[in-house]
Amino acid sequence: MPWSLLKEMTDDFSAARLVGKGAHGQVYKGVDKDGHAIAVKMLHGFHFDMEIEQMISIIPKVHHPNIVQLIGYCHEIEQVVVEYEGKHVIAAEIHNGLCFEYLPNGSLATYITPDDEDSGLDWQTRYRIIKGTCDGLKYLHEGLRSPIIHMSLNPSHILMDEKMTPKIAGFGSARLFGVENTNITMSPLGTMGYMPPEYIDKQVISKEFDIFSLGVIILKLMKGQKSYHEWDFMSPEKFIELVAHEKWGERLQKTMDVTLVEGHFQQVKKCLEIAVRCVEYDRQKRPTIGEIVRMLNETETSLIPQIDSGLLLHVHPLELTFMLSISLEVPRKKKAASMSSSCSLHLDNKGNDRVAFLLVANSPSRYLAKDPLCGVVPPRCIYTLTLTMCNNKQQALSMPSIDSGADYFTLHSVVVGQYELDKDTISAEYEEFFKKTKEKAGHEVQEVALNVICCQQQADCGTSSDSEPTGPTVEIITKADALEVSSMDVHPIEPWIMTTHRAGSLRVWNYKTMATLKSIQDVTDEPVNVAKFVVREKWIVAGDRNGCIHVHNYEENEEVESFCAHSSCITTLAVHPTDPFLFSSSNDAGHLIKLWNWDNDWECKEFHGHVGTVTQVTFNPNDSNSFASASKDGTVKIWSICSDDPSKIITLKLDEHGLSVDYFTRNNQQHLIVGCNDKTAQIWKLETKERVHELESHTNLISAANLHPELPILITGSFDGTVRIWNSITYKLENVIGFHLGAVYAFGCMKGSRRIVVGCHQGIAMMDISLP
Ligand SMILES: Nc1ncnc2c1ncn2[C@@H]1O[C@H](COP(=O)(O)OP(=O)(O)OP(=O)(O)O)[C@@H](O)[C@H]1O
Repeated sequence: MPWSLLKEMTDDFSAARLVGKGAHGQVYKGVDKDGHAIAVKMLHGFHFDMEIEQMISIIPKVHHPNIVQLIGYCHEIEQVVVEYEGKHVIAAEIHNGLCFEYLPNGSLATYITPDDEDSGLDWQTRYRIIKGTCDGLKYLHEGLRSPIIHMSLNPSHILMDEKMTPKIAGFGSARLFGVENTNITMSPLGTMGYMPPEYIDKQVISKEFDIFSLGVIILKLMKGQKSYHEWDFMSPEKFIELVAHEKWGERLQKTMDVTLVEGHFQQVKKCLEIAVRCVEYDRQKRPTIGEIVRMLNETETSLIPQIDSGLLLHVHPLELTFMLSISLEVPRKKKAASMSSSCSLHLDNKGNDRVAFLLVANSPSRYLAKDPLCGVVPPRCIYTLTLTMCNNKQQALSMPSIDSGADYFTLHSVVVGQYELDKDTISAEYEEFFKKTKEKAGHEVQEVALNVICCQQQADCGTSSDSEPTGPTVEIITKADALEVSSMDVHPIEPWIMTTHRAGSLRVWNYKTMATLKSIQDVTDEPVNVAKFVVREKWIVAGDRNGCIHVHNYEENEEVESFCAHSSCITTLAVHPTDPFLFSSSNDAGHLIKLWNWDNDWECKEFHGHVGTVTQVTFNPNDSNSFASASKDGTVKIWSICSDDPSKIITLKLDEHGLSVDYFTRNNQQHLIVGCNDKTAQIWKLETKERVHELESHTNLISAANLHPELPILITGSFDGTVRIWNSITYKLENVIGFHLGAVYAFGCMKGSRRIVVGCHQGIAMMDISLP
């Protein structure tokens, strides 16, 4: 970045813009013409070599919501006239600077007080900080081809954004680790108090260095600066009991609902247990960051409030609030513009029976799905329905700001047997069933009226109950270019979603503003079937109906490459997480998987073995040399990228068409989830190559099955029009989400958030999923 630009953005490095000082330089807040803030760290003297080189070599490869993003750097030599021994001479002034995303809430060090008095951060915020820091560290240790050891984790290197999301900074001492896992250094690194004993004694560097530092940070965050090291003077059990009870027991009782205290108390204890294990003297006894994140995720699943009542379905909310006035066609800038005219309704079945429901609107024509909405809520499961009001401008304008009472839904519910209404949600069948059941004696059909409230402004909607959460936000997009999604990819850094559609179109759009950024014409003239982002190259790769691959640079807006890869429609594309490899497969008779090495002039390697269409290729997150492919030939195959030996290919026989596949870890063991055409998702344990479980509940084929990247849940999407959420540890079905947009074809998870995007027959839905 030019020095002149940084000067302009920081008001010539004015004192008012100074936000912090480190050993190597000062940090200023810079603001660009559009009002976006960045942090500019100007380095003293000749620190370029040391810190900038380190940053430039490591940080641009790192993209994670819990890692501070480097935006650019400046290295300029300016000729200035200075006075020297009474003469004017020309001298060189060196300007070295690093530019980062700006984090307005300072570093974690500010929030750690000596005694950690009661007025400090509440438990939920502390937990979010612990979890976010662990997620960031997991990415550094386990999410990259060459792991990064931070070497200087401490509270002043954890910065907070406006929502108190922690972001790891301070990579000046970080090390890239290759094959070896341990190293010895001669140069002093780290921060006193956060360095592990093996480093102090023998300068040993390993991932356990960071784990030790993490343990100290968690201890300080939970116990305060002054007495956190008490762990060293007593048994771990005693320390955990002492801190959990004395420090947190009463505090949790004072600050949260009684139904939530026990779950959070267990979470406090687990965090203390993790911290104490992290600071073990023997580094081999410390947990890995993967284990830590898994333990934390498990505490989140146990936070289920236990409430009871006699109703078949607990309905929330009892008033359906729709916000009108926004046209999704218009690019939207302001926050208020993110309102949509959809509303989520949660039907919670706390019992052990299947409960059928039928939701009837008194003015059906106002809603997207004109038929009554219906389905079956499985036992101990929540069904989330998305209701979408037609986004009709005239209608919105003719409405008063709050319109209550005139419009309502009636929810009918009844217990059904194992095999009753076990098909797709066909409303005519449900209407008939409810009619007959009402006539029969002894069958209780419960009815609840749900009023509709329409608002034009968020401020108008003050009528919903404050005691209940408002539920996840849902946006439904039903424009002509959002129909019949054939594939979907979510950009991991930018707020972009790319969809391809059955009509052969492609669209990249910003899901925050809804603006279309690219369409098919930017990439190719041919109809496409599937497309992916290659983030590190700033590319879009698209596979067309004729078997060609088109590579487009989305930043330069130019074609990079276009070549014929297969002889018929490309069915799947996959981008290797670290190597310059693109995988493709097609409908052609050979059913080959081809690997294209773009660093080697798109050299091709072929993988033979499938005898039916390959539907998906997925890389093993724990072994970048291995990948799995699902096929309509009834198998999933696991391949080694390097090996040509056919005997090394592992074949799992599904007995059904494999339509999608993903890896996940359960109890430290790798598994695969495979979406099949027989309405089930099969779970395979990799070590024993056994089918260990089947997720059964969908009423049509499973088109997509994935592990959520942030939560311990598995997600399945089906032609039955629903997405289902399963606990990845217990396999319990937690939530059914019905969008009523027809068959679900594809979905994507947004990294660093709980949002999912679902591509359906009649449009696209975006929603935040929450752990029940
Ligand atoms: N990206 C940022 N956004 C907002 N404030 C920041 C940012 N980076 C740093 N700061 C502020 O500046 C202070 C100093 O940051 P700096 O990176 O220089 O610290 P340091 O790592 O201790 O320094 P050094 O690496 O030079 O020893 C931080 O504690 C924080 O308050």
